[in-house]
Amino acid sequence: EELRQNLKTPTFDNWQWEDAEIMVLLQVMFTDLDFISSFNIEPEALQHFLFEVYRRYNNIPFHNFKHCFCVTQMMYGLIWLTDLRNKLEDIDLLIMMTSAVCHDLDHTGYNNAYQVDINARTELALRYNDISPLENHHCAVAFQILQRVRPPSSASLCFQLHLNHLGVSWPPECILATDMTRHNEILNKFKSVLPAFDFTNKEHKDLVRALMMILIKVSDISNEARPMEVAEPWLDCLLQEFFNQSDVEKLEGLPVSPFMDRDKVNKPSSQIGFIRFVLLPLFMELANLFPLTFNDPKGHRCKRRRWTEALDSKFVLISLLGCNNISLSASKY
Ligand SMILES: Nc1nc2c(ncn2[C@@H]2O[C@@H]3COP(=O)(O)O[C@H]3[C@H]2O)c(=O)[nH]1
Ligand SMILES: [Zn+2]
Repeated sequence: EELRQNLKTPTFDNWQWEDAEIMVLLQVMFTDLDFISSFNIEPEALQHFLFEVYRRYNNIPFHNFKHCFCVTQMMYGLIWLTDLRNKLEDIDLLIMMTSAVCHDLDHTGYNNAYQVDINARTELALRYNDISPLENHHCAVAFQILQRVRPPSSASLCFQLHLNHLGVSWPPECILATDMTRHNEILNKFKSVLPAFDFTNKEHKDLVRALMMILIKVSDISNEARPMEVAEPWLDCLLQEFFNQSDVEKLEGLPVSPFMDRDKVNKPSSQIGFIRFVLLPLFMELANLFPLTFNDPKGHRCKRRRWTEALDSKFVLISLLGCNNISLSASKY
């Protein structure tokens, strides 16, 4: 029971769990949101689906099955934190959770900038005409999996049938929204619909879609909103994947993104701008919609200057998520 409750909070520590256990935790989340009963999904079908998802994440430093879990778990935490069960329809929650699970399927560890025509010209970039090649591929793999997942008895519907039946365009919208080149477009759309937001108005489908996109984006880049001991190893994984890519780019004579170059990047330089200018503005917009508690972070200033701003932002983030019980060891930096 304690674990069940813990799973609903953004402080959850993924590093304590093996992949097989993570699969069970994913199942618990889907079950505790009542998807099994609301959509008449057989537990075996869910299990089968999650196993296929697990098989289609690659063994790479960052965009792996554990990242898929963290994004899904943050989405799950946000659903509870913002009481979305009483605000959105079950089908919207199912779409959000399924999108989170599928959002980086078969990621190869090389970002879109590497894939596209002016750089490595990969098969994915050719297939998708340079338009969000990775995210389009994650969607395509998600569809393959969903088509193959058949419940043992034909009596209950599988996910895809449900989603088609309900006329929902899934999964493209939420998964495609995770392409960071669309960050400003999606954030601005959300800002523009915010004043008109009304959860009680069921006609407001496009507003809900804008919110769903923001929620998956927040979840996708939320590692730094987690406790230090969870967030730090994730940063190591991310940098390892960045450095792998830039090493290959150097070998192939391709342009190298400065933020991936092991000769130019260090941890503070990588995080300060990201937290301040990408992560925090996204969370702040969400806080405009939900009455998340906000504590003044000033009392926690850390001594070393380079990290001060990043850590202030981090305290704001953690306050927003209500994780004030975390003791951040700023002195480590
Ligand atoms: N610098 C930095 N970038 C991040 C962090 N978390 C996510 N990102 C970036 O945000 C991107 C989100 O989409 P991707 O998964 O393609 O790749 C991710 C990373 O490039 C982080 O903690 N620090
Ligand atoms: Zn991701």
